[in-house]
Amino acid sequence: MPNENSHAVRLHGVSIDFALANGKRFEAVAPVDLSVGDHEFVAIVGPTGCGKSTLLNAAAGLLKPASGSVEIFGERLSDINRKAGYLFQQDALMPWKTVSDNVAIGLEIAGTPTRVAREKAQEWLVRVGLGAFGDRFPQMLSGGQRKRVGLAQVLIRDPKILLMDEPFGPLDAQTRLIMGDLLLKLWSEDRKAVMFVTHDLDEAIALADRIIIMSAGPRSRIIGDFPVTLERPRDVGEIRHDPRFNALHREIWDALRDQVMAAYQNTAGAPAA
Ligand SMILES: Nc1ncnc2c1ncn2[C@@H]1O[C@H](COP(=O)(O)OP(=O)(O)OP(=O)(O)O)[C@@H](O)[C@H]1O
Repeated sequence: MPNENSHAVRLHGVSIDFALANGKRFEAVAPVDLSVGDHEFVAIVGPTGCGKSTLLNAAAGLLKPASGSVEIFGERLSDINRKAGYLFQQDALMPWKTVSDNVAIGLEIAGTPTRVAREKAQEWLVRVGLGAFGDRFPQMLSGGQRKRVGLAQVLIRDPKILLMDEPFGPLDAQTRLIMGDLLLKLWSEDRKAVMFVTHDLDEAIALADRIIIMSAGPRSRIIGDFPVTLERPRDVGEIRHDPRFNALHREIWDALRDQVMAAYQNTAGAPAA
């Protein structure tokens, strides 16, 4: 757990609700306290619709909490979180720009001269294993290659915090493992604070320092906070065979199972609001 002075992200009594078309409000997330330490990799796991993305959006400054506050490195967030880079399930590549231009654009918008931005983009493409792909267009890439470009696109701006929302969700199982290894390799270089949303418990254990479990919504709460003490560096495929991995998986799944069932029951019937 981070100490008081080293929080990258701190959600303090944050609740989030949404206006519905019928005039009522839907209380998605009940007041939640959550801290992510600087250099800490935290995975957020919970049943479908429990509010994982909502919480991430609050940390990104994209959603204003109904109550409570969001602090980023000790400062109250009142706008977009400019210290964070955001990687979604769907990539944000512009089809009319080359891969290299897609990676360089974040720096160019921030005022970096085009030549320097392009050089840095090429460096990042090499780091994500796509050094020879800079002149291609995104639609010429596989799903995994597009994810690599997405990672380069975010990391080139050197954010202090990474907010990742099921970033490898659409990929096949083998490519997910490879992307997990790549993410850990890049993360280990400077250990940015990470909030990583996933519904995949195996992925969460393999990647994270800590796993936060959310209850089924509405008014979702944090119901578990599990440290992952498996040593690093980790091999995302191999670590799953470690008996400690399996023991932790069982322990967390015991906390999660009922919530997963509750989530299906909640969405099967009448509206919750
Ligand atoms: N703009 C919105 N208006 C109304 N309700 C919303 C809105 N956005 C999200 N919700 C509701 O808030 C709850 C939490 O949604 P959220 O997308 O955060 O869940 P999640 O845990 O990320 O789900 P999943 O794992 O399925 O992606 C859901 O019940 C969803 O229907």
